[in-house]
Amino acid sequence: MTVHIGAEPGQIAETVLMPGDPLRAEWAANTFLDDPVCVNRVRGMLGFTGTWKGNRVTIHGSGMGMPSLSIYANELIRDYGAKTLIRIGSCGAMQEHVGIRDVIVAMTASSLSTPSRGIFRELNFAPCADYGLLNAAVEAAKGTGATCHVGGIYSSDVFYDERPDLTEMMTRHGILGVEMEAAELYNLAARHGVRALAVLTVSDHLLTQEALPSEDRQSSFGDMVQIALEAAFS
Ligand SMILES: O=P(O)(O)O[C@H]1O[C@H](CO)[C@@H](O)[C@H]1O
Ligand SMILES: O=c1cc[nH]c(=O)[nH]1
Repeated sequence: MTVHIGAEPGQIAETVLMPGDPLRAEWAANTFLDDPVCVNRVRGMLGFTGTWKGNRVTIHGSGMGMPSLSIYANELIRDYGAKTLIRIGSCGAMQEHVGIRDVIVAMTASSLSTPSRGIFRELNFAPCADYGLLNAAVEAAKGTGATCHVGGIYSSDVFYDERPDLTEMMTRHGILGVEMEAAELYNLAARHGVRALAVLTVSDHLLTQEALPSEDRQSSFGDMVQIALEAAFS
């Protein structure tokens, strides 16, 4: 047990899928895993371990924002031995050609700041996905009905942004979408020598103002879960 995760030693799998929403973790575990067991309830941050095609998998919430994800990812890697961490998140689209419910596989994640900034100091570290996972996710996406985009995303510290100039700048530079955790997940994976990827589903569109309801964000983004599972065990 750690400060934030109540699982016993051995109850967390080496492969962990991490949605921001703990209720998405519960939905995904009940929908995709065989024999899911709840292994964490501390602070309501639900985690479940089960099997997918015979492979052990944990699906554990990260909470919203990089400081929250950092707590869970650190404990999962350092205390429970997680080796592959795949974020399964929602995001806002920042390009006209990216639509609601499309899937984005994040090669890299720009940010204004991350919790690792104090460690990197003057270094402008470029967080990047594990190439093997990324390649496998792109292949897996071809077998789903999802339209899949691959490229850079933006990991923001805020959901309610007040910098339209920054959004415009990122759109002009090809950033596909905005979310709030991937950059720090990639930083931590690099630091600890483990594999990481973010597979995202577009829930909002920053250019058209379209937005899906919370129930859809919680319990309907199955393509990204399927892609993440296939990538993890390819
Ligand atoms: O749907 P999740 O995975 O939580 O991801 C996105 O949704 C939350 C904001 O609504 C942030 O965590 C953002 O990264
Ligand atoms: O962080 C997020 C997630 C979904 N949609 C957004 O606009 N931002």
